[in-house]
Amino acid sequence: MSNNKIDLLIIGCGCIGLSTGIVALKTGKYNVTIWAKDLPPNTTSNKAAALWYPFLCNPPDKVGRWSAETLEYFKKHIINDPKSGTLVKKVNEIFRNPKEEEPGWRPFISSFRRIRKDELPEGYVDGYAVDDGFVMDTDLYMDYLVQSFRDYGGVIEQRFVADMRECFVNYDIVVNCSGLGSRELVNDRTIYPCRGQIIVINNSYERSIIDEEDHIAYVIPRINNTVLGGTAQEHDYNTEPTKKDTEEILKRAAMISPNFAKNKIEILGVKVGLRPQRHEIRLEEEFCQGGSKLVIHNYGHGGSGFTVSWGCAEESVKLIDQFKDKLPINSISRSSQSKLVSKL
Ligand SMILES: Cc1cc2nc3c(=O)[nH]c(=O)nc-3n(C[C@H](O)[C@H](O)[C@H](O)COP(=O)(O)OP(=O)(O)OC[C@H]3O[C@@H](n4cnc5c(N)ncnc54)[C@H](O)[C@@H]3O)c2cc1C
Ligand SMILES: N[C@H](Cc1ccccc1)C(=O)O
Repeated sequence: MSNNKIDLLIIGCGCIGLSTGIVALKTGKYNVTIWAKDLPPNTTSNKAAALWYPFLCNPPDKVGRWSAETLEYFKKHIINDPKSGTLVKKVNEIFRNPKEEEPGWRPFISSFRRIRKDELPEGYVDGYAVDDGFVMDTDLYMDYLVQSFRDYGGVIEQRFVADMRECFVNYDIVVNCSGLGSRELVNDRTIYPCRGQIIVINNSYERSIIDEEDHIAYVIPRINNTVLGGTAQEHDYNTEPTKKDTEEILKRAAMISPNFAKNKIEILGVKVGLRPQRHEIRLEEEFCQGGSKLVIHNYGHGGSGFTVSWGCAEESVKLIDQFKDKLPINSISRSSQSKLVSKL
């Protein structure tokens, strides 16, 4: 299709790649193709809980800004669409000891407040509250992102990329949303897995409640079910659920939600995902092949990919707009130009 738009390649079809692709397509300036080894439901993103709440993600100021931008994007474009699988739910983080300090993202979230005493389960004395948080039934939401990406004209190809140079044959601008895959793809040895196990049960609860003081424990109600979590095992590549973790999660969930009784639930499923853990999110431009190719890296979102997804997507597209003009003018591949391959 020759529409003179700039051709963009995104590596990765998780929540980061899909959100970035949708934002780029909505500008009307780009044709967007995604190449991904695994497609939903077989991505880490599909194994998430998932709720809006920053966790295991840095740097605090940028995560705060991206989380706030994502909250706004959800309110404006997502939450009112019943197909999106999302709900507005109050989120509480609770503490067994008084907590003086506030979270690093607090200055960016105007609805943040301290918890009221009547909202605290027995044994807890302090907490945070965000009343306009959102939760999503992850598989429904991921399918919604795929459908939206395609509705905006995006193309998805299931394809493993062993070397970035494969991308440069036909594309001059590539966005790397490969998550943990960046460990090999761009040889970034600072990114590593942080294993998370969750249990999906049939009950529903009135709010999301989290305790992350010693071991993380959470109850996250969704549209069709509730997620109990979780674990955070660094450098653990085991993607199989373990009985020990399931027992631990049930025990901790009973602590934070007393009306939750193990014998009253039906376990619908147990999932494991490997969070793409990094000292901080890598969101930056890189010029390759002697300056003739532009790569935007957008990976390493740890336990907060959904929470910062739209803020990071918007920043990635801003970086493309900002740096694409530094490419040699005759090199930007557009759909109207014949592809290099066809000349070979
Ligand atoms: C148990 C659990 C609960 C979680 N709960 C939440 C939550 O409540 N809220 C929240 O915000 N976050 C949560 N997270 C974190 C969130 O899931 C991640 O931050 C997010 O999924 C990362 O998205 P991504 O698109 O970068 O990675 P992924 O979903 O892993 O996608 C990466 C994509 O890149 C592709 N890829 C990788 N390498 C290559 C290659 N060489 N060639 C081609 N394709 C490649 C993969 O196939 C995949 O399509 C949770 C995580 C876990 C494990
Ligand atoms: N972000 C989710 C759930 C969670 C939220 C807040 C604190 C701890 C965990 C996870 O990575 O498991």
